[in-house]
Amino acid sequence: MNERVLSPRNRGFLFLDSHPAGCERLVADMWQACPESAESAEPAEPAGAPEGAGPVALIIGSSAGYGLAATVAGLKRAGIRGIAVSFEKAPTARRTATAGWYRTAATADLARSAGRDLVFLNGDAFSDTMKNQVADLLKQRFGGRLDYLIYSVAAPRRTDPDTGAAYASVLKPIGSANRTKTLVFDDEGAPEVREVETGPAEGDDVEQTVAVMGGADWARWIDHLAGRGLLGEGFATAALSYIGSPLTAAIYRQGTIGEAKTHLEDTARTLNERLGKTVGGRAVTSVNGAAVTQSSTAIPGIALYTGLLRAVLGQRMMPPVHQLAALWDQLAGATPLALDDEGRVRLDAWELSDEVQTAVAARWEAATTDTIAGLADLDWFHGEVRRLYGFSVPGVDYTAPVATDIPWPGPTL
Ligand SMILES: NC(=O)c1ccc[n+]([C@@H]2O[C@H](COP(=O)([O-])OP(=O)(O)OC[C@H]3O[C@@H](n4cnc5c(N)ncnc54)[C@H](O)[C@@H]3O)[C@@H](O)[C@H]2O)c1
Repeated sequence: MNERVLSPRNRGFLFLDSHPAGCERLVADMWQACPESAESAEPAEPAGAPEGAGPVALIIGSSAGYGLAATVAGLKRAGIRGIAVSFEKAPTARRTATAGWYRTAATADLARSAGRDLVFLNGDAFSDTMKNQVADLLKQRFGGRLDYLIYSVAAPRRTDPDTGAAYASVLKPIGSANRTKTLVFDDEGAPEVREVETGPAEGDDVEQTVAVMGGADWARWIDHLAGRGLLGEGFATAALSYIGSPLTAAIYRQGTIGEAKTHLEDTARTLNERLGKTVGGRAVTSVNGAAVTQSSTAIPGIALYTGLLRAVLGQRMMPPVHQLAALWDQLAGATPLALDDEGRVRLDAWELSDEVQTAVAARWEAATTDTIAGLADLDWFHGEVRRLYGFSVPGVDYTAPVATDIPWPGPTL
């Protein structure tokens, strides 16, 4: 066993190593934080499933952020079994595994303790190889019937299996350049508020971003599984989306990534119609609130925005696992499906209320390097970034050596 004492080494918001014990503890804490299912929210057994086995779910993007929350809440709240897919790097002699690798190992332990058969696959969800592997597993191990699919992939690149074309997503405004305030930390961890300018999308930037983060791959999954006859009666699917604040609109919702989200939401409407007709099923997008994740910290201005949001909301900032518990309740029919005018589940009301946005905007306006400590919850934000890699987790002894060569819990593609 390769045992080492690990301390954080980072460049900005990117860390070189991940801490296995910290990652394990975070997943356990997430499990604890997920509300138990209410009496009325007991998972309904799908017709034809072995008694007590639970509905069969496929979670894509299960090792981090909202997909991890979907997996944990799905296990605890909706009693799911099934397959969880993510794309993580194995440990090597010199480097630890990625944090998602360790979180996956911890999630597998939780699933086992809960008596749920959850298979974890590591590989490219955009590939047809992965789609075939999932379909085969559903057939062989889960009775050939899928009840739920949660799509929560955030990726910088995608290769289209039909054409072999490789696409790269970019985070750019559309039309004109965007200047935004942004929050950075220097090597000593001191905060700095800077202005950064991002030039507008050029050439095929929008098409490339839509090809990666829009609905094409989600639809391909549904078509693939439908083609193999694996969608159960009443099958329901949700893909994660974001709207966010007017403060970040130029770079997010009105930018290249916003175009991809609009495409994802359009895809939901098309899929919903098709699934309604074929299996009495439904497809929705779930619009969630801001959370500190590896993907979100890459967006200019989001770090500052999230730090200010937390200072305004404190404990009212709704953790991803609470939001996903609410999503499972709606998908499973334990609570009514509440859709907005555009057919989206909205779990972001706590973030987007006028009261909250007005307060965040006032702080944003006042934010400078000198004032930021009094305006944003910097301790929390800095801690959240470190916790993405398993550091700064309360209750973990960081002076103790830890084994880093933890195996993946199941087959690797
Ligand atoms: N973070 C936010 O503030 C926020 C808010 C609302 C909605 N969302 C949405 O939630 C979704 C997930 O974002 P996140 O912030 O949780 O991201 P994240 O970076 O925390 O997690 C991304 C997940 O995708 C997986 N992944 C990446 N490329 C893959 C590939 N090729 N094949 C298989 N798995 C792959 C990763 O392994 C990981 O499990 C996105 O659609 C995002 O827009 C995020």
